[in-house]
Amino acid sequence: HFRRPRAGEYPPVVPSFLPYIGTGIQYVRNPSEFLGSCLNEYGPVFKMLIGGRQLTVISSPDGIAAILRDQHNIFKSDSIQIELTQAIAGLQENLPRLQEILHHQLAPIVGRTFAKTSIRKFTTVYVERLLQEMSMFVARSEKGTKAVSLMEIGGRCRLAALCHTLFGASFTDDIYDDMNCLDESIYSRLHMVPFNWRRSAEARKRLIIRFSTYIAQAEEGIALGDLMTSTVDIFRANKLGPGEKAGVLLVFLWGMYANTTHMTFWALTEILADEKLAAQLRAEIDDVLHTHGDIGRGDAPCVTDLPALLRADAHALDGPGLSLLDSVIQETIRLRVIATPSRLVSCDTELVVDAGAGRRVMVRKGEYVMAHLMGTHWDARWYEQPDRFVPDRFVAGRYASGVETVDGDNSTRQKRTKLPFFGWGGGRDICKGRHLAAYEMKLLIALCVHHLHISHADSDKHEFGPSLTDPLPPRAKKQSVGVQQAEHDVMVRLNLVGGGS
Ligand code: HEM
Repeated sequence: HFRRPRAGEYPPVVPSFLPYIGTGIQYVRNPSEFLGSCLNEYGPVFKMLIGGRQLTVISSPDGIAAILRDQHNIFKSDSIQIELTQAIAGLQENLPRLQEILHHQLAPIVGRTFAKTSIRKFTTVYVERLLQEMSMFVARSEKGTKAVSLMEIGGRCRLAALCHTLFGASFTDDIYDDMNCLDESIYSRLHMVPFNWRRSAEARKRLIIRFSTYIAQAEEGIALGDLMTSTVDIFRANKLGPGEKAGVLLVFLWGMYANTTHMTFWALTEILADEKLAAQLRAEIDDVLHTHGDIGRGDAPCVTDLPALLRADAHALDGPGLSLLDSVIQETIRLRVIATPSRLVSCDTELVVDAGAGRRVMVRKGEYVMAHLMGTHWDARWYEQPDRFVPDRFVAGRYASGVETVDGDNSTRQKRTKLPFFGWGGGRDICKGRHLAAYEMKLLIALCVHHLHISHADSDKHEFGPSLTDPLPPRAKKQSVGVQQAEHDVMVRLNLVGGGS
């Protein structure tokens, strides 16, 4: 991707009149819109100054791949993510070291724990607990008489199941409200936007206290799973203080919680708005149930039980029969990922912007490159009607040359693809939780579509279908981190299909 610099190849620069701050104010107000309007005006490569950083923003597939799949270790990620760690954990000192621990010691363990070949150890316990949590949630919602938050169905049940599986049976605390409250404040904290910080500061304080107590118990020898045993070993080896350990654990759990929760919410709102899609997904899941057992075979009524199947095999939905559901997940990620992986350039380098056209750009040591994923995911050259949710967009065969898989790809080989997809990042720093995230999304969507009866609380109809009063999906907030957040929640009514247990 790289060659020596030539004069006159520098990208257009977004004008700014403020020294140091540069275009920071426009960017922070609404990053996605600002980057989108710069892309329209200047093309797939442009440069801007933000808070003292010279950033080259790249929106083309070749350019993004060159940044993410850099094999020469030219683009370093550490320094930018420190700010996110600080925003979540609220720590002021020792941050570069804590970031180093998260990035170089914990992330690889997360990658190994949730690799395709080893994930079952986690998911077998997780699925059992998730089913329990969902049943309790439905019971609490008084069988459909009370409207409940769609965000909460995924968020609360998932978080409880994650905590149970990660931390063990002794961790019974319900930390959803605090986690959610902290999550809502992360953008403002990260970009120092004024906000009412008191509630989220108190929520964070409670989370830190709870995690400190948990880690102290863990160090005294309560039974731990593999992931927590390795985590506690890392804390010990690095001689971290109690607050630092709790802060790192909070960052870690937020990473597991936030993106997947928002993504699941978006997918469910799209399904809630489209009766036909809901029916197609139900039929797809029915077929999987039929192939796994006698239930519903022949003329017998289809009294399928997804929970029973999942209890028998936590990965029963992993087979090839759910191509529409897989596509819905990938399409949701395409549409809702707003991450802008940024890297510090460690030496003067020329990187490819468009291999076919021979276009390259020079980036200098000490500057930053930003992979503007939305620039590719929302580009009409690759995606027809890019701002629309097209449920079957990623169903194999829809495009002649095939598509990338939902797992992303860690390799640098040329792919036979017409749909460039970077929802999980790529290369060395590819999302280490992607298999778990895709698994959880699939599980939750399948359970909500097939096992639960969900209806929009604003709708008169007690089934999937659009509501006139409150359009679905809701609008996205202007300011979110990594994955779009919704401007407001969606209230739904909930019943178990057939009133089953
Ligand atoms: C739908 C949900 C998710 C999405 C869309 C997502 C997306 C991403 C993206 C785009 C990156 C790359 C960032 C960069 O290159 O700078 C990333 C990194 C990462 N993700 Fe995820 N993620 C999701 C869920 C998860 C979950 C559930 C976990 C934990 C189990 C996780 C753990 C990580 C880690 C540890 C990294 C850093 C990898 C490294 O630096 O080596 N993610 N994720």
